[in-house]
Amino acid sequence: MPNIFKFWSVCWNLRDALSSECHGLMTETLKNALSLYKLGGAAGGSDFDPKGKSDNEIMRFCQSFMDELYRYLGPDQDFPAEDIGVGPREMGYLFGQYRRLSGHFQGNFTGPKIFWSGSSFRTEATGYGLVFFARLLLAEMNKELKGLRCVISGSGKIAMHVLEKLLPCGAIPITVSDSKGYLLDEDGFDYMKYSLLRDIKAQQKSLKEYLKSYPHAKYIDDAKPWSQRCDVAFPCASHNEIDQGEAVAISNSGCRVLVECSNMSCTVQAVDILRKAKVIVAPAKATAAGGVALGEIELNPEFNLMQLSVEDFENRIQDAIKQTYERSVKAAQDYGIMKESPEFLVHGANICAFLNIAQAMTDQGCV
Ligand SMILES: NC(=O)c1ccc[n+]([C@@H]2O[C@H](COP(=O)([O-])OP(=O)(O)OC[C@H]3O[C@@H](n4cnc5c(N)ncnc54)[C@H](O)[C@@H]3O)[C@@H](O)[C@H]2O)c1
Repeated sequence: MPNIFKFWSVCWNLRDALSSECHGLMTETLKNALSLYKLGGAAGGSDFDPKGKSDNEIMRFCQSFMDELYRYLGPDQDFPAEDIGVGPREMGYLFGQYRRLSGHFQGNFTGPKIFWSGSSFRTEATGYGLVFFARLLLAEMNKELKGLRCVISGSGKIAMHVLEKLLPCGAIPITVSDSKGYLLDEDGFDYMKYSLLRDIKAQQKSLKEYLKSYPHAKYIDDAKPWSQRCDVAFPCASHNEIDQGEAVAISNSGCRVLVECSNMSCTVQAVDILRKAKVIVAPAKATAAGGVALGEIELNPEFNLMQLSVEDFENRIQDAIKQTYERSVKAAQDYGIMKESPEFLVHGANICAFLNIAQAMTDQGCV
């Protein structure tokens, strides 16, 4: 049951949060309410564009941001997490300034390195969870990821961990993208290629660098990957990245399952087109439960994160994903929406989360 007095500032977009803040806030609230945990929801960010900024400029921006935000953080208050444009480096600067201003080490920050707060598994949690979710959904259809062509958008924290986790499942990820276009490798990425992509991203180079080592691949400028033939799509770049035209392209690509990660990846019109084309949409508020689960683990003062192995983390995330999936399915069925409907997860997740919030508010005398 969500505790409405505790909020989780998860959607911390240094780039485009302001344009989507209301949607982001609502999505975070519903996402957390759908989980098993007592987190509320909050979203925040700024229109600061980190592109081309020096490390010092980014540090100073984070410090200024925290000058205002620190009042709302601390034990039993909001706790911020990584999101688009915000990774371990930014979380480190934010945490340092919070500590300087508050004069203590208490409070929770997700993402920072394990030696000073948070969990070292933070950046993996959401991306791995998406793949676990896809696996569950496909199992219901008597399918497995093995051999399926997967199209991924984005090449940031989430996209790269989705790609990484698809490999041991035997899936064939064929694209990643950035704001300038997308990279297509028809043979699929393998561990070697994944490692190269990680190096390219770590050095902040263009995805086109990949073509120097694998000239058979293509980089398509000013385009998104949705027209590529695929079985499963993983939008992991930005909100509303799939509009009507792109939904039509996905429907024609052979795609049967779309697993959202970016909050509200699809516009309302796009969801309608995908429904008519019988593409099953798994909404981000359900699929991103891995990050929520890790947040709850990080919040627990009794929890000694250093004693958890990677397997322990993965098991907990798989468990959270399974429960979120089952709660969504049950809510959909309770309201007469059967699994055969391509939108059963969209409706089930919304119904379940909404009822949880309504119940908590009623119980606590807030309405
Ligand atoms: N990080 C998390 O814990 C988390 C949790 C839940 C949801 N999300 C959502 O997942 C998405 C990706 O988050 P992230 O943490 O990987 O961010 P990130 O900043 O690490 O990566 C974002 C990626 O999107 C690409 N991108 C940005 N704008 C684009 C555009 N207009 N067109 C195409 N590509 C574009 C960037 O090149 C980059 O590869 C975001 O929508 C975020 O809100 C993130």
